[in-house]
Amino acid sequence: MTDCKTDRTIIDKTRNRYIKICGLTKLDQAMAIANMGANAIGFICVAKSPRYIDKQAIAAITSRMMANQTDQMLPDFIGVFVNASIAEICETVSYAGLTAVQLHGDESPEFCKDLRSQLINQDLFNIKIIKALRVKDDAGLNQAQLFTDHVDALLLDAYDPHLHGGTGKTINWQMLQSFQPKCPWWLAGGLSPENVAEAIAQVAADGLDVSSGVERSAGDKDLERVAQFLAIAL
Ligand SMILES: O=C(O)c1ccccc1N[C@@H]1O[C@H](COP(=O)(O)O)[C@@H](O)[C@H]1O
Repeated sequence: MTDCKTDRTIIDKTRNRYIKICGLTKLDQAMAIANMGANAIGFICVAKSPRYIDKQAIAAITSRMMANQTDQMLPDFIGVFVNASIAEICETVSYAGLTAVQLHGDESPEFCKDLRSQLINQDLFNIKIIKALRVKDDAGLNQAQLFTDHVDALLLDAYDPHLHGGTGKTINWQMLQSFQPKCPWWLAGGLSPENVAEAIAQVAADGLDVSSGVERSAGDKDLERVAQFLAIAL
């Protein structure tokens, strides 16, 4: 079990944008991406995903990174969950040394509030909560306001009728031009080295999250594409 009582900030205001590279499964790639300056690496804790990684394998990566790297180079370790129970999330956070959780299913604002209490009750302090919303229209955006008191950041992803995430689909960015929730928010969904400059030009997100746009196959990142993405986005 890893010590997860670290205090890394989810939004570093000294930097322009917070960048998360998601869907990591390999230690060497996680280390390389951290050294490139990514603020966070994400692990998909969703058994049905082709990018699934179990808590033992995550712990093997996070513990090696914590042992090897200076604090400055250490990214946030974010676990992505879809409709998992609070008990399962807390257990994975504790075991795998996660510093944040991304809720990518149908979790309610009350669930986020209860999760916060349970994390603290279990001495899992400073674990950030990010609520992902899959938006297709303005109604989806209005829903975002319900979460802002209970989360550290919102993440907007593209809607897909069959998949929860990692779809490579983009949101209609024009719809997001006046999106200004009361908490930080990150843009996700189909970002890539080819389109990230245009995304940045169109929306004022505090952070960016990319997965399939920088990989060779599910869970196997293309480090050249990651470097290209970071060179534009950071
Ligand atoms: O990547 C997955 O397989 C996944 C599965 C279940 C929930 C979320 C998932 N990924 C998240 O999807 C978005 C966007 O990914 P992409 O860049 O469009 O491929 C990202 O937040 C991932 O964390």
